[in-house]
Amino acid sequence: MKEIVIATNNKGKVKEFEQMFSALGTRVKSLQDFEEDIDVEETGETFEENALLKAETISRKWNIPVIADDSGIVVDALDGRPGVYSARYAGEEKNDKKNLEKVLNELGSTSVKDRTARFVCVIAVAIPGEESFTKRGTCEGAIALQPRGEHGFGYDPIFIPNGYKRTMAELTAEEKNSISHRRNALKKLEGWLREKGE
Ligand SMILES: O=c1nc[nH]c2c1ncn2[C@H]1C[C@H](O)[C@@H](COP(=O)(O)OP(=O)(O)OP(=O)(O)O)O1
Ligand SMILES: [Mg+2]
Repeated sequence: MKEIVIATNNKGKVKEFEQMFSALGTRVKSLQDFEEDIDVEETGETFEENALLKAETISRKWNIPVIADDSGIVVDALDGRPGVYSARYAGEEKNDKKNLEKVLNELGSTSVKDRTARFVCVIAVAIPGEESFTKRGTCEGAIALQPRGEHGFGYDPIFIPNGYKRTMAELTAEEKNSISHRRNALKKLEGWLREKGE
């Protein structure tokens, strides 16, 4: 596939998809590349519902194939929060720094062994005239005691992937893209992408 539209306004996601899709020879377009200001309301209760909502809304609107990513961080000691509410955890203004500080505050002095968490990414595919579907990828890890690192976006500064001492924000883009929830969801799409060919 030469080009794919991703129904997202998140520049961090776009950058990662660009990097991962470039290896497949596919150019990426996002909602930022279109004149119109579009923000699909995420009224679903699961990553799957919200990913489908975003992909299908844009696919129907322009009658083109679209993928969407709904993702977030699930913290065991917080009963799975922030989960699907990750982007607006500290308020509707969607502030990454406030969001991760809220998680750190809620965890307080919870010991390292009880700070297990995972990133979840669900990618939805919507194609005119075809049944939509989703693929889910995860990345297991733990919440750091303090934010560290400048790379990536969102909750990366407080997430330590299993097998690493560094936070996700201290990894290079290549390192993150080789282990991330987004990579793991995209891997499950590779068969479909190949099938779609040129
Ligand atoms: O790799 C990641 N590294 C760090 N944080 C991440 C990651 N992946 C998702 N996240 C966080 C960011 C945001 O707080 C939420 C996604 O929310 P989500 O609604 O899917 O995205 P969004 O509103 O930013 O953009 P959009 O809906 O237009 O795709 O999870
Ligand atoms: Mg969103």
